Amino acid sequence: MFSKLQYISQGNTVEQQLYNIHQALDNGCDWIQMRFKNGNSNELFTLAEAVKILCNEYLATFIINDKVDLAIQINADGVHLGANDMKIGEARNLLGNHKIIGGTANTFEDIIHLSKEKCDYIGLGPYKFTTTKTKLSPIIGLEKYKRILSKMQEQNIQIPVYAIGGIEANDIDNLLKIGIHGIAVSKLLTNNPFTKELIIQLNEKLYVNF
Ligand SMILES: Cc1ncc(COP(=O)(O)OP(=O)(O)O)c(N)n1
Ligand SMILES: Cc1nc(C(=O)O)sc1CCOP(=O)(O)O
Ligand SMILES: [Mg+2]
Repeated sequence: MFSKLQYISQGNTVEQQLYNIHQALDNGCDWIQMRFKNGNSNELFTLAEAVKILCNEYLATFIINDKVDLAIQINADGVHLGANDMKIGEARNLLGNHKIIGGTANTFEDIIHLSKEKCDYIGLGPYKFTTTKTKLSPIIGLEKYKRILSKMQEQNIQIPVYAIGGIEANDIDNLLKIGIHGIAVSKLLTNNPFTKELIIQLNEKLYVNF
């Protein structure tokens, strides 16, 4: 079963990225998505090498946003791909069946497409407004999440869905009630002075029935 809490890294420099990722790992997060949108290829490689070592030490899952070639080079656990990235089928041919490929959805039609592409999990967002991602798709909100998740159930689509986009601790109970598998967060865990306590609180909520 995939971890229910995914930290999507932030930081404008390799140093900031590495610090934020190390903080998340050291405070109990066990799934890292390296997302370094303004890093050049050398910086991305340097960061990915260091994060791979850290994630091995912390026994954490390590996926890379967008960059399939880098994920192969570093032997990461997988990638996350959106509509403007490499097609999931092509990435699967390159990565094989034992790597994680996550896809992005904003509508139920996106979910149908991703289920045909056989991705391993879905990031459904944005749940709420967020400044972390510049080109946001239309905000979905709880009611539309509910409709999408119930349509998935009706059509027996069983891919784990992660809520993403402005997620906070007090969103979790409602999201779990409608069938979300987990959450993917960025700002919530970046530069938070109480990261350890917060991750304990998030995991207590996320794993409430386990
Ligand atoms: C878990 C998760 N869900 C959605 C996204 C967004 O991916 P994408 O649409 O490719 O946008 P960028 O992150 O590349 O700006 C994600 N990264 N992770
Ligand atoms: C990377 C990303 N993708 C989104 C989508 O809606 O596809 S929202 C988002 C940013 C999530 O960061 P925060 O937890 O700080 O809002
Ligand atoms: Mg992307």
